Amino acid sequence: MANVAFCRSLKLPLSDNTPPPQHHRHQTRRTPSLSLYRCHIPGKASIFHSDNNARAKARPRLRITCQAIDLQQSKEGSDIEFSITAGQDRLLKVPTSNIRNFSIIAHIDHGKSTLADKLLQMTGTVQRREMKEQFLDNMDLERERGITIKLQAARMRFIYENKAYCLNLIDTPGHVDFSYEVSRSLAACEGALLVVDASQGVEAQTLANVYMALENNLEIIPVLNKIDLPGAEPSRVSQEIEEVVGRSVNLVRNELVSLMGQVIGLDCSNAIHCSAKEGIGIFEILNAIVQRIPPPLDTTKRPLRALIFDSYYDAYRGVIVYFRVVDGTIKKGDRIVFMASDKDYYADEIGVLSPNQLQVDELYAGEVGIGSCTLWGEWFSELRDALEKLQLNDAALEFEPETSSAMGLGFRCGFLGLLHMEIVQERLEREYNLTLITTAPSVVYRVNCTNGDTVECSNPSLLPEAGKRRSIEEPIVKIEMLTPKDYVGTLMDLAQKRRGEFKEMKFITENRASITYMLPLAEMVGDFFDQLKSRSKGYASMDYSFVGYKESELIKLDILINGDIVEPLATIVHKEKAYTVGRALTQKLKELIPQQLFKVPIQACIGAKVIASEALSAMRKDVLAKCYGGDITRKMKLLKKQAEGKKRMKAFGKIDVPQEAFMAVLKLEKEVL
Ligand SMILES: Nc1nc2c(ncn2[C@@H]2O[C@H](COP(=O)(O)OP(=O)(O)OP(=O)(O)O)[C@@H](O)[C@H]2O)c(=O)[nH]1
Repeated sequence: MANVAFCRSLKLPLSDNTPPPQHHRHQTRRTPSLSLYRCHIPGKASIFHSDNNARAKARPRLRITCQAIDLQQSKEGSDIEFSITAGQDRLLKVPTSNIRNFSIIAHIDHGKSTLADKLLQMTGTVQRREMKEQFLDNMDLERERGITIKLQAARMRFIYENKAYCLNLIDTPGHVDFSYEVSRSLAACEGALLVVDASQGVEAQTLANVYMALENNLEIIPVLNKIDLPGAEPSRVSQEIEEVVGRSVNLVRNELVSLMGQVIGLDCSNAIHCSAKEGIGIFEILNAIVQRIPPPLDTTKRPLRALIFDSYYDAYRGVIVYFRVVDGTIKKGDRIVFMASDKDYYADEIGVLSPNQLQVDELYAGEVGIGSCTLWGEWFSELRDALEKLQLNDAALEFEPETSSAMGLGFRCGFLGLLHMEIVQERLEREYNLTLITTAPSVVYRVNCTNGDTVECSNPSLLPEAGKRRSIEEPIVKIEMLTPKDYVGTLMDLAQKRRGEFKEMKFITENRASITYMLPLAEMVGDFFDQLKSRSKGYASMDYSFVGYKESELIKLDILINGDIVEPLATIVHKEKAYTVGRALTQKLKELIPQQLFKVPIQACIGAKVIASEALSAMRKDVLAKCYGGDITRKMKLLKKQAEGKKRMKAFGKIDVPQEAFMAVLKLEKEVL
């Protein structure tokens, strides 16, 4: 197989009598994702996409094994360039300097949607088998009439000089009736591709759209389309654009011209000649987008501001908005205010259009995305309503609203015990059709900060950083246990293990004792009562009262799953118990989290220090099953491929932490707590 060049994504068997071009070999070490490849198509070679199995069997062939490119237009003996992006790479975050937001503007039928299709194809955003003409025109009416009615957005990934760029494209309608769509989309961009039919030249909507783009201070890249047509005259049309656009804009902008003392026009000397239909000049357009359109300003640190440029109603998800984050960051679960209606909403979902909707956790300044929101009143009141109704029937239940950075909006509830908590959750889910997550019960700590402030902290995620806190005080209760004398020993052992401070023991009768301890409330809120009952075979009883706060050596124990901190699993524990709790918690989580296709590390950390670690082994498919005997190198190759796949999955994989895991801290071995 001397004439076969391989790389992980490119397989290039050539016809027997064609010598392999030397540069194929240079490609072999490239990573398949996020790479731009250039190769030469040898004479006689015909090109097939790997999706097309029947044709792919024919030799010679060029096979691309991941979604990427449009090769059909490439001619034998010509150079082609293509970028390869693996599916999930589309969601990788790039720095703001590598984001480009642009629109395509043109007169009707000058080829915007056809160009958008090609851009999606060339960047590997849409696979060939998913591709259909006018991909972004997804309304039936748009397809029937062959026109764009609604603006559409898509996020593409493009590799330029070995760096990944995120290109946000907004396709706009050309017809005059829908020009308000154009104005909205332009406000969300820094640049625009001005597509002009090279056979027809400047038309009314070309001018109207240019004005709008200039008003929005956009960088305009002129693109002369349809150069494949016999009547195409790109040079004449370039000149026409310069003259007509320059003249008209200056007429409209007299004031501006005199102010700036210069003529505003459009330089068409570097206009790109393209044929969207034939796929000519598409890479030049992509390169120009990166080179000529400025990136958005990096204002991630500022408070959130976003511009909504479109919206629609989804029967299942409610109102879906298209927006561009102008400043700050928007996260799923954020409370946001819509300035037009001055109403508060809860951000249910945040996503990107790639071009199908994909959910993400957050979007930063400069990014374009979609989101669905629920009116803060509606969402909040649904749970509140359910709790209020349940309270009618369960007077012991108490609740107050609370917000958590990790979980969003919720209620802090008071229960009688663990069983009561489970019952309330079950009832809310069954009777009111809600899906809820309950976190492990916690107490309110008092944190004395180095600047003299005292803050109350009910949630480990709200604990000030280690450097900012002087001391932590925890609530202490006086607990009185009444028990037959046979169980005195075991109950004292229980209290001792829960950091109890012995106060006194009295015999009320010959056989019955009363033991008093001072106990941190945090040690009692979990399963203390259950333990007391189980150790005394149900004979002991207890009562407690709050006595005050006491300084204690407490620290925050973080849990990392696959390298990410899972905020709701963080706990505040006593320093002496941190190692035991950390070890037990990681072991418990290992039992509770379902196996993934890749290895998942579960770690307990204090600050940056890992104090306990477990690993959830990967589910393994027997990739050697189909190998009957054969060379060992074949098996090694399959195993290596599997290991690489798992490594990739580990980098992108998201793990769903089941509800039981959030309660894991309560279910640790009784010796630990
Ligand atoms: N020959 C040739 N035809 C093209 C080219 N680009 C687009 N077309 C054709 O021009 C027609 C209009 O193309 P569209 O992409 O729908 O034009 P549009 O600007 O998006 O139209 P609206 O969305 O309605 O404004 C279609 O029939 C395309 O096949 C090209 O480069 N060469």
